[in-house]
Amino acid sequence: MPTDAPDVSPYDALLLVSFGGPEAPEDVVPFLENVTRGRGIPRERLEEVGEHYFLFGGKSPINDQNREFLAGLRTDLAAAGIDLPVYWGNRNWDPYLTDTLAQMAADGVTRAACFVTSAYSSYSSCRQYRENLFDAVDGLDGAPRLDKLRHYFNHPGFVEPVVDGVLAALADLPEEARAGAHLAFVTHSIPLSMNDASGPPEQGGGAYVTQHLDVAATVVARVAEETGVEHPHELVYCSRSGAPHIPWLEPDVNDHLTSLHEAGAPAVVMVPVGFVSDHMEVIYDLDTEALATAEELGLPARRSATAGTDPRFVAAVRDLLLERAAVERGQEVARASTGAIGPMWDACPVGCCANARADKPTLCGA
Ligand SMILES: CC1=C(CCC(=O)O)c2cc3nc(cc4[nH]c(cc5[nH]c(cc1n2)c(C)c5CCC(=O)O)c(CCC(=O)O)c4C)C(CCC(=O)O)=C3C
Ligand SMILES: [Fe+2]
Repeated sequence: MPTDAPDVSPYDALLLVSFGGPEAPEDVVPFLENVTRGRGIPRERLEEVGEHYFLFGGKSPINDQNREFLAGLRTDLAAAGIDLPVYWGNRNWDPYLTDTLAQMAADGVTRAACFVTSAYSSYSSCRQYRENLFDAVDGLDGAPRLDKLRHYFNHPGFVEPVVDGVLAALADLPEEARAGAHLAFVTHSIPLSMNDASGPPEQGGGAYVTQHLDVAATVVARVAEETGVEHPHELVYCSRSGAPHIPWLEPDVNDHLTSLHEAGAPAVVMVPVGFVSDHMEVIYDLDTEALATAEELGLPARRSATAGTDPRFVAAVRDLLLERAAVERGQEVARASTGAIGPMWDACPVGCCANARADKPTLCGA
């Protein structure tokens, strides 16, 4: 190994932490049961979501996307002279985090940095993963110590591929509709109560929405730098679930398309900024359902690319790993970030993204 190889100590492994998805029709129901255990999702909603998976042969794209991301990570680390094993574990499907952690312990891993495929603060997108990490090491002999890498929604390696995706989608619109096109930033809806509880309690909550708005503003400004046009933009939501009487974040992307059309907007680009790759929500809720809505309305619409396996996004993981390794060695570090919020914390503050319904033990907190 070259002597100038970056120092990753104290880490001896990297762990990719993700959601998981079914890979065959017979996986769909057990997967949905894993996801919704104890979450109070109505039967009809589950049947409906099951149909989304069956429409794609019972296979979610998410696992293959993680396999590609892992391959990209291994190539990136090797090219930087970093010799570090990379593991992968999911919350809801094979390879399960519990099995991966057992393997890591068996391999003698002592301390791993964890990269979660979810960029924002909320119970579902952050704290629940911290509970999953706790559960995966609970009672495991020789379990490695785990550190979750900081939130990266405002890391340039995540934002720049999104900017390029928007530029490409705009360029693909009919020329006469381009300059007036709206940018509809889309993310997963969550219950209002979950948004209210997201982020550190002393910051008053609402971090999930605040963080998305910050990224949206950055992308709009970067697009304006490139094109000279500051496009009107909004933050809208997809994939609402739960019982109908419980309020979730709105507007729904389909309702938003209708409003835009009624208001005379010439075109729209849907920017799936809440998703790191083309998950089922993106290929069904946006590419299948919302694009059909736009078509019915006669509203020219495109869906821009997710960060996916863009080399800049892959390299951001290395950047976050080296940054955190230096922090853990007690060194000063430069922390890359865009927008108004600034670089996020390393360890989630006490009570961050608390779940009002259950107080479960977590890892990676202050
Ligand atoms: C904020 C958020 C993200 C983004 C952050 C992140 O990326 O992690 C996300 C990602 C994902 N959600 C996914 C799938 C599902 N989410 C569900 C249910 C829910 N999601 C919620 C929130 C989020 N979910 C919530 C509040 C629920 C209600 C139940 C509960 O309170 O926990 C259900 C049950 C059916 C339904 O209710 O819709 C399914 C099947 C997949 C896999 C997709 C694939 O297969 O490609 C991914 C990446
Ligand atoms: Fe979800």
